Amino acid sequence: MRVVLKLGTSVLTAGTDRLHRPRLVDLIRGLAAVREAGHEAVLVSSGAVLAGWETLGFPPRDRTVAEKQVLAAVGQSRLMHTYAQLADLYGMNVAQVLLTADDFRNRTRYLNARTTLEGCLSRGVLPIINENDAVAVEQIKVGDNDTLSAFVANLVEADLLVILTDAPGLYTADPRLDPHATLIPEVARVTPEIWALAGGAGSHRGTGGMHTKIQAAEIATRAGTPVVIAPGDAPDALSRVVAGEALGTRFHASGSRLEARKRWILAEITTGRVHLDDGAAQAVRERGGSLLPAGIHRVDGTFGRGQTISLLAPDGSEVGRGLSRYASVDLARIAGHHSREIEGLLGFTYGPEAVHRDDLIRL
Ligand SMILES: Nc1ncnc2c1ncn2[C@@H]1O[C@H](COP(=O)(O)OP(=O)(O)O)[C@@H](O)[C@H]1O
Ligand SMILES: N[C@@H](CCC(=O)OP(=O)(O)O)C(=O)O
Repeated sequence: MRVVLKLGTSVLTAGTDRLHRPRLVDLIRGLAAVREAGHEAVLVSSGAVLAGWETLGFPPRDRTVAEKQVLAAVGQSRLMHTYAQLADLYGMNVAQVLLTADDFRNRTRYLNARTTLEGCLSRGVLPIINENDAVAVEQIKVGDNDTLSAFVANLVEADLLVILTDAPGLYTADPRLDPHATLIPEVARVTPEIWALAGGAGSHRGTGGMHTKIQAAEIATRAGTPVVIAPGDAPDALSRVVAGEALGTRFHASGSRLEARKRWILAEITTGRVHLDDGAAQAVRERGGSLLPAGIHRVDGTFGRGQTISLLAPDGSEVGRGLSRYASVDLARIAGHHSREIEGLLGFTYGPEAVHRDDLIRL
């Protein structure tokens, strides 16, 4: 399984004012155990602002945006330093990937982020993601790491998103305020009734409370990824959730991953068209196979890397649509050539396919 784990500030501090090292050791050990069991893991971690506060001593409350950005800039490197040291104990290498909303909106950046994350996973490196708080202002922010973790789950097409927090799961009301609140173990679909359960902004250090977690659950489950909100202080929480144990609240996937991908590909109307030879048109139409540059004999229109293009058979009929791995100028230069010539022709390569089969839909 490919698992995205989101750790909120509330989990990293374990109820204190600082990064709680023993808690971090437990969490990293949990990640190592899940990887040992053969799963892939991506970590989305908050805690930069908190770590900045720990270092510089000025609390984030009532600070200006610029001051919070300083806290995040200082704290992010501290946070990564701590993670790198702990991961080292378990023989893991870590990578830092800082993202903002633009990285999900802009296709080129989206694809580049995806390529980097896939590259990390294929090399056994643990990617640790946070919002790029130091440069992102409100308008271009995702804004909270629950939502960010759902975007990341979609980006890497995760099989499971686990959000660990300081509550035992989703309750019928905020358990801090209502002693009679009870745990909801399963959510088949995020309905208005579920939305109504989210209280206010959560703990004094966290962002968003249950509201953003429900939002994350809705985004991820619609795209085919189940989500579990579980208590960060439960022993071996991650391994237990990954093993399917009923811990916290499980949100079932409501959509399919394929449908989500199709929507993404079809959502963009472009003028980019490539004309295929008979063999390539047949490969796409009949097998949904990748399109190699060798099968393209003409490129029409201007498009960037990662944009949707139409694939046309020699008779002009549209056989498919997909995301181009190359910009139109580059694709025109490698059209008709064998993939091993790409690097010689362009001086770089984004891989042997013009459109990878994972990014292609047949029409
Ligand atoms: N229905 C609910 N069920 C559980 N927790 C809730 C609910 N409504 C609000 N909360 C609050 O959300 C908090 C978790 O959010 P937050 O403090 O932002 O955590 P994190 O730092 O992990 O993102 C809980 O401590 C709890 O007080
Ligand atoms: N990006 C910020 C955290 C934002 C956030 O969503 O926090 P939390 O609700 O604790 O997961 C940071 O690293 O401080």
